Amino acid sequence: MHDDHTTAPKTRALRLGVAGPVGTGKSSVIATICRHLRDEFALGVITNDIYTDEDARFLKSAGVLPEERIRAVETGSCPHTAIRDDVTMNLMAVEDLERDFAPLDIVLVESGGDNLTATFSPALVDAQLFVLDVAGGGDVARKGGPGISGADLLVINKIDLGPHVDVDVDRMVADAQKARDGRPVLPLSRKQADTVEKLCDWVREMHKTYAGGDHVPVDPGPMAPHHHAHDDGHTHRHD
Ligand SMILES: Nc1nc2c(ncn2[C@@H]2O[C@H](COP(=O)(O)OP(=O)(O)OP(=O)(O)O)[C@@H](O)[C@H]2O)c(=O)[nH]1
Repeated sequence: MHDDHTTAPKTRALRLGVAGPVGTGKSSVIATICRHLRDEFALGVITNDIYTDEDARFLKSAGVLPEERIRAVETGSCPHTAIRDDVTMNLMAVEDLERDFAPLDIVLVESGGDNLTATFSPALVDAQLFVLDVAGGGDVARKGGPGISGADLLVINKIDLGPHVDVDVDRMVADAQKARDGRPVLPLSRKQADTVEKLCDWVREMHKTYAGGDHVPVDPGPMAPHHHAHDDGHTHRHD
């Protein structure tokens, strides 16, 4: 038996968020999904950067989708503000993209690189991936936080680099699984085709569940209280 709001087949695109710390490979994960699934699904991408459209330019230059299907939101503020606290800019960008290229199957929304506390609001995305990488250290998965413990999929990226940074990938994956109460963990390297195929299978399955009206969005939870220091010396807090 389903909740009323999940029984109807979905007519708009699945909105899939990709969040995680700076440089873990969010753009690369999106590029990989686009390259492998663009013939199966009608795709669009929204990127979030603080001051630039760098991520959108990277994806456009990689040629993973027609350029006009990749749009940048320049948040001008902490990235998590625009994906969690006030999602208006992003929501408008997603809706514009869906209208201009209707019907889209999946819109990928890339968060600006932030820290371990940034997750998407369920008001913006239907499901979300959180991306860590082995180069950030094997102990990061143990540190927890809403993205690590509550995202629909936790990706441990760049596993090809494990031996070069002295990280035991199996141990890191086991630590992540412990933090996630049975939610899936995917070790990934864009250089290892079997891992890429598992990522694509997860996206396919999520789209199928969503389109059938059976997906229940989960909020990974609010971020922990923290503060930011700015160049001009002032700080601000998020509680
Ligand atoms: N060895 C290896 N490098 C990777 C892999 N995936 C991504 N990278 C590299 O990691 C670096 C960062 O990747 P991006 O995709 O730009 O990371 P990001 O999280 O989007 O970065 P920000 O948007 O700046 O937060 C790039 O130099 C990529 O080439 C991988 O599977 N293996």
